[in-house]
Amino acid sequence: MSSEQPLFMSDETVKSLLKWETLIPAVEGAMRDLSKKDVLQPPRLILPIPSKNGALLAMPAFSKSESALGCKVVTSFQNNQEKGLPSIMGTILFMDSETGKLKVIMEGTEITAWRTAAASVVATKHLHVGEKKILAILGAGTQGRIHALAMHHYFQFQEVRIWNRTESRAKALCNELGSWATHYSNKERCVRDADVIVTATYSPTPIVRLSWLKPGAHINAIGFGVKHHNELEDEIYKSESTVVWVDHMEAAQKELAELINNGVRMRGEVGQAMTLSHAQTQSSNITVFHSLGMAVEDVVAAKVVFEAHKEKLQAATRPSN
Ligand SMILES: NC(=O)C1=CN([C@@H]2O[C@H](COP(=O)(O)OP(=O)(O)OC[C@H]3O[C@@H](n4cnc5c(N)ncnc54)[C@H](O)[C@@H]3O)[C@@H](O)[C@H]2O)C=CC1
Ligand SMILES: O=C([O-])C1=[NH+]CCC1
Repeated sequence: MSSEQPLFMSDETVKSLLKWETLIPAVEGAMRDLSKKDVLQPPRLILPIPSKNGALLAMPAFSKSESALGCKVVTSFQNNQEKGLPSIMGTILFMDSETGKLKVIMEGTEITAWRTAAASVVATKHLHVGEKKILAILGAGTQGRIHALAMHHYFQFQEVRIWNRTESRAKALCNELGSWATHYSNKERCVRDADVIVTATYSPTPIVRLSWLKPGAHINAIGFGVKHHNELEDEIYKSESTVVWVDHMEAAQKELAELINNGVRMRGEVGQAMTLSHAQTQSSNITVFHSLGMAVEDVVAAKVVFEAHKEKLQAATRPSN
């Protein structure tokens, strides 16, 4: 019987091993595999904790092609900011997919941030047809920050605009990012003319209006507050020119049930969109990627990190000649 102990990887270590160059293709593969039914992933279990303004989510997945098996447990506590803690904190259990034996206990707060932004990059790549000059980000928290980095890295936007409810946080983020990011004090001005928009807040009421959107704009809607669809006004969903995509249809039927019951049609999964050529999408359509977040993204990201860790160890023990 193997007595090997599971490895523990802290967020600091995980962060040092995460790279967009390896993560984005891994997340793209996971989204494609899910839509090809090559992934086992039940809708996640969500335990709301209303008295704490929080929730706990249990998210298992198995990717056949990657032989990656694991489960993330993640919490979302909206009041953590005032306590100096991240709002979203996760832990990933990564198992041997042949035996089920636990191999790694990985802190999953960094992975959650990075893989969510990577999924938005993938969605933007496959759903947005036009040029990518102006990016508008609403929300300057963990997700706002990581989306700015991922999107700027991948698409090299000419202009990155950031708005936050508390203006000083948007300013501070732009100061950290450098001259390529500009803070906006008015969210309408931030969104108008933007080619791509990211909403990453806990706002319980709409922060984007249809009349602000230019034809062909693409929105990555990330926020998961009381519901998964607070951030966009109803008119955006009701408009005939809007096409809504999700990461996982089965999960959307549960988590976006209110929208679906109100007649909003989910066009499909981003993984399905990958097989459509852009010619099949009207360039004047507004596209929305409703990002729920998927366990398979976490599990393949954990595999990427674990492989990078093993490679680093091997390189350190390789004799130099
Ligand atoms: N789709 C996915 O896979 C994931 C979604 N999320 C969601 O993304 C959102 C942002 O998460 P983090 O950046 O980690 O949180 P954070 O706490 O770091 O940032 C939250 C942001 O929301 C803003 N905010 C809070 N209440 C607001 C209101 N009433 N109106 C306008 N802005 C408001 C804050 O100013 C802050 O900028 C959350 O809703 C979270 O649940 C987070 C991780 C994964
Ligand atoms: O997928 C995820 O990890 C989350 N989605 C919403 C909050 C955390």
